[in-house]
Amino acid sequence: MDRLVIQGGHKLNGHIPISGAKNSALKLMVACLLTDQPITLTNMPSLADTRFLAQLLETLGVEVYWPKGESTCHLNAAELKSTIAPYDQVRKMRASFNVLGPLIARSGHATVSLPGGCAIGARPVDLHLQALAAMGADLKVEQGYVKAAAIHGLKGAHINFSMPSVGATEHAMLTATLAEGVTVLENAAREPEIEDLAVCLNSMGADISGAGTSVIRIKGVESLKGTTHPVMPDRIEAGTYAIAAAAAGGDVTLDGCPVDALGALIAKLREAGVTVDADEAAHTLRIRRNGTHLKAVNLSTQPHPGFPTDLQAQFMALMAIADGTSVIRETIFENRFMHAPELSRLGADITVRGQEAIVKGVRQLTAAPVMATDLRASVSLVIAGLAAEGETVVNRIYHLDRGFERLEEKLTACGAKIERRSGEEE
Ligand SMILES: CC(=O)N[C@H]1[C@@H](OP(=O)(O)OP(=O)(O)OC[C@H]2O[C@@H](n3ccc(=O)[nH]c3=O)[C@H](O)[C@@H]2O)O[C@H](CO)[C@@H](O)[C@@H]1O
Ligand SMILES: C=C(OP(=O)(O)O)C(=O)O
Repeated sequence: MDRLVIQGGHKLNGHIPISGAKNSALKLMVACLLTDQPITLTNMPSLADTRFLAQLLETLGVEVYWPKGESTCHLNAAELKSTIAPYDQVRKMRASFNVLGPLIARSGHATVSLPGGCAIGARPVDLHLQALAAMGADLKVEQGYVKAAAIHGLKGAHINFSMPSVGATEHAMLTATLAEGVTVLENAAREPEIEDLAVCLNSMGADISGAGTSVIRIKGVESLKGTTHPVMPDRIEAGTYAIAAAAAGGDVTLDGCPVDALGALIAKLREAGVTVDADEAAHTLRIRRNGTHLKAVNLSTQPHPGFPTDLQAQFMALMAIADGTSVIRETIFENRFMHAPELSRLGADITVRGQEAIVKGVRQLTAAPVMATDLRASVSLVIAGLAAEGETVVNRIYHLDRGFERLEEKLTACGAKIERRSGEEE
């Protein structure tokens, strides 16, 4: 099993290019099921998750041409050969469940395993199923699979989500593009990846307005056509490197950065005493901290445009070395503090009380062996390791490979001492 070995205490200086967004790429890939014409996605991040979804699409009959090392992926769902998404290919990743609606829209029926993903809470799919049922799908959950059919076709519907869900909003939007009539999604999630998906679907001939706001209107069309679409840059990857630079100190510029999608993080970094120069037009974010102490700040995760839950673990690592006490509240997922005990191994002083973590900043973290538990938790340990004194070993980094493209290479180029090793855990 691979692990990362980090010699802490080196400042980061230089440029980091931001890759395409995992959470956008996955839903864009699913969109290929809605048309029998080829889709080309550029700026594709080559990650365990995107490669794994490509395999599921191949199982369904999609022709995938995406050579290793290339950032352009060609998907052609001219003919589907299966409408069954098996457990082994859905359990590892949340986004793969979103094939259900498009398969029903395309073939009239589908059988899809209930999904997995990061173990950060119960993560039910009731909102996904309610939306598909409202559009006329007949759904049964049996032996861990959702069996669905729409013998009279899918019909547009008025759907008022009880809470904003990124996955359910995207799933309903994908499905509604081919439903008969108009679908209105109220209390829709407003994450930038939803807008990216709508732009792609509209370029395929869909009629979607309001994506990025809490009311989305989709007028169903007869069929969709092929397109070429660039995956938006990854705001979570960018935010992670911004926090890493703040924690380790130095002067780092993120290139190709989705600055406008990072408002909540930028505000918190500035509040913490980090110098941030944001250039929306040039798509760059420069992060500087040389000698100045970090100040403790409180935060609460919120749906977009609030502070993203996917950056909470990383920000906790930063607050672990700030002056004062920070209260971090997680409001999206009920079990997303698994990094707290691991950060404590590095000398952080963190007490978790229900949905709150109370982080008392310490002067210096000290190296230790730690274990990655989920994707963003893993990278929070890397950030802490960069700031800690001595050699930190992060075990079980397969989680990291789900969401960070060339992490060691990007950090090493800025002066970090970080190396991947294979073999026994330490
Ligand atoms: C692949 C992908 O894009 N993953 C992201 C997506 O996950 P995902 O789409 O799974 O997250 P959601 O926005 O759906 O989840 C938000 C909340 O709604 C709840 N919920 C969701 C669906 C449902 O049917 N019923 C229900 O109760 C969830 O348990 C959670 O408490 O958005 C999350 C919130 O920004 C991010 O952390 C994930 O990185
Ligand atoms: C939680 C995440 O992914 P998933 O929804 O696939 O578990 C994530 O990207 O941080």
